[in-house]
Amino acid sequence: MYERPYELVGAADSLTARVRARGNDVLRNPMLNRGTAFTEAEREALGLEGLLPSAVSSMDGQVRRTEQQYRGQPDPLAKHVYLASLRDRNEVLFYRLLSEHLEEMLPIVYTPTIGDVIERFSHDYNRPRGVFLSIDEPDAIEGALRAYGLGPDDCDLIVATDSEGILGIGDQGVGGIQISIGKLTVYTAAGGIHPRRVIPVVLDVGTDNLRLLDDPMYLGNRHPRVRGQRYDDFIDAFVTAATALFPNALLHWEDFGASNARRILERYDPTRCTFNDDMQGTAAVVLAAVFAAMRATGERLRDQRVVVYGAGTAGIGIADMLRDAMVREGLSREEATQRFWALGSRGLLTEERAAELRDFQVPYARPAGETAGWAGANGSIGLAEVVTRARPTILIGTSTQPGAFSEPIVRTMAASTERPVILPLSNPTSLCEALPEDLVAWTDGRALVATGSPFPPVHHDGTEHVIAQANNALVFPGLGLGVSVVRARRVSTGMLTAAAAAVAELSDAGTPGSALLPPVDDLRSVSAAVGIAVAQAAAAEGLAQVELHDPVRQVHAAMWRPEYPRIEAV
Ligand SMILES: NC(=O)C1=CN([C@@H]2O[C@H](COP(=O)(O)OP(=O)(O)OC[C@H]3O[C@@H](n4cnc5c(N)ncnc54)[C@H](O)[C@@H]3O)[C@@H](O)[C@H]2O)C=CC1
Ligand SMILES: CC(=O)C(=O)O
Ligand SMILES: [Mg+2]
Repeated sequence: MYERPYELVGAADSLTARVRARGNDVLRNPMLNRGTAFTEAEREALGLEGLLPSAVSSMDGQVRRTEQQYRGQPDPLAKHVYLASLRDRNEVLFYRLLSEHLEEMLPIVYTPTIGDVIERFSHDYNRPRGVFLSIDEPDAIEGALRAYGLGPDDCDLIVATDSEGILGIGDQGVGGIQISIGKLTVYTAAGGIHPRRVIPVVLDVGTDNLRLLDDPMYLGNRHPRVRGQRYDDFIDAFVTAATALFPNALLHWEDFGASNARRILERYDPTRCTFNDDMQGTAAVVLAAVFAAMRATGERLRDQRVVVYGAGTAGIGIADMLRDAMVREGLSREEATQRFWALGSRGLLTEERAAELRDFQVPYARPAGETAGWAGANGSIGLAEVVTRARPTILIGTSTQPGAFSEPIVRTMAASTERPVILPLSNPTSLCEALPEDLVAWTDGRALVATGSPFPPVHHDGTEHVIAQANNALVFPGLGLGVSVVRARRVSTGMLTAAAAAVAELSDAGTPGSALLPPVDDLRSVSAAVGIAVAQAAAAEGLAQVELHDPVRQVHAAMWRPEYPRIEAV
């Protein structure tokens, strides 16, 4: 029978590794290996004598050495490769280095650098990580998930993508495995989910990206995307196998195309513990930013006029959640819906265009007749016209169109709103709808700005404006943590709203120039707060399968910290 080289026992905050492996088998296992930090006693017990230089390092010493090696890398891609190979050698040290430098290194393991890593996947490929499921071999799904080596109680989280809408860079085929890996890295660094209790998955259904199909190095299925019944059956086979093998795992969907994202969520959400990060995680973060903006301006959400530029997965997910919050503030659903203007690639969504809209866009179509005379020469109603006519107080960008929030548009918005809330959320950085420094300058420092990828602070007229990163990374790690602590049966709207409220409470948007959201540096404490709020909401709704008697203690005790476990040679 296959014998695991080690077992981890005990609570997440006080683990012991029972190690069966010896010698090089220890050093080659990234979860066991601690390189020069093995003590003399451990070297003797594990048969490592002579396999390491004689000096014994502390973990701090190792962090200083790797930090130096990291900073010696010439560019973000090389830094990413350095960190990935460190993780392949010594996973605990990788997470320790990352946690100590989260603000500096998150852009390297996550957006924006992860976008380049995904695009270059087949060329830079060196070793596998995660599970690759092929639509051409649906019968292999269960075996592949089993082969990953986790037992039924060993998995808290699965992140799966079909890569059709990776960040804002579109269809990336098999390279999308790296977004699943990137998201899970953030779950561990921020949410304390143990790195061995997660599975990154790519659902390789083919690709419509001609650059990949024509590339001799491409490593994925070399055919167009399969759609229709075969696609649905494949997703269903995956969900069925994943649920049967890992009944406690939260199933996180990432970066699906707009036509599948919502459909898949609606199909499985009623019965499984699942959520779509782009729709729901993003919406919760935006709700938190908007709550913080309302605190700064002293206004109510129900009185805002919201333009959503980019009516896709993220954009309509955001509109839905803001609309629900307006309803909680007393508006009827119809009144709340009327406070939104949403635009897709062919302009404003209107009832006149109902036949060409996607089903999830239809509720936001502006009433027939209302927009007579708004259309430009090409027949569609563009952002400039909508901003002039609707006089929004909140402008959200999820369009992947860099520069779309142009100077005239922003100046028009700022002419009728004292504190315009402007959130260009598209990732990676190169696709952001506007640069924060321009937004602050064009509004003479009045705009409240948050972006999807990180930006440095902006100095204007003696005030430093800290630009919050409105990224779903402020929500999903804590959501996963809260769900795993109480083994929630489902992810409810109440749990997502609780997550947004927890994030909003941690921002200090009151003082001039301060950020709308807590800083990335604090991602771990933000995730703990979100985890507590989510666990409490799950318990209150009767969705918890583990009793929550001391939420703060239970959540903190569940968070893994990157420390070497005690070793017991067996
Ligand atoms: N900050 C964050 O946490 C998040 C940011 N995003 C970003 O939002 C962007 C969109 O992502 P998804 O919603 O998943 O993609 P999607 O493909 O579902 O939606 C994009 C939408 O933009 C629209 N669009 C394209 N060109 C346009 C134009 N010229 N004018 C108006 N609308 C246009 C498309 O019609 C589509 O409806 C990406 O850049 C992504 O990185 C997505 C999720 C989270
Ligand atoms: C952050 C994220 O999920 C996206 O840009 O798609
Ligand atoms: Mg995404």
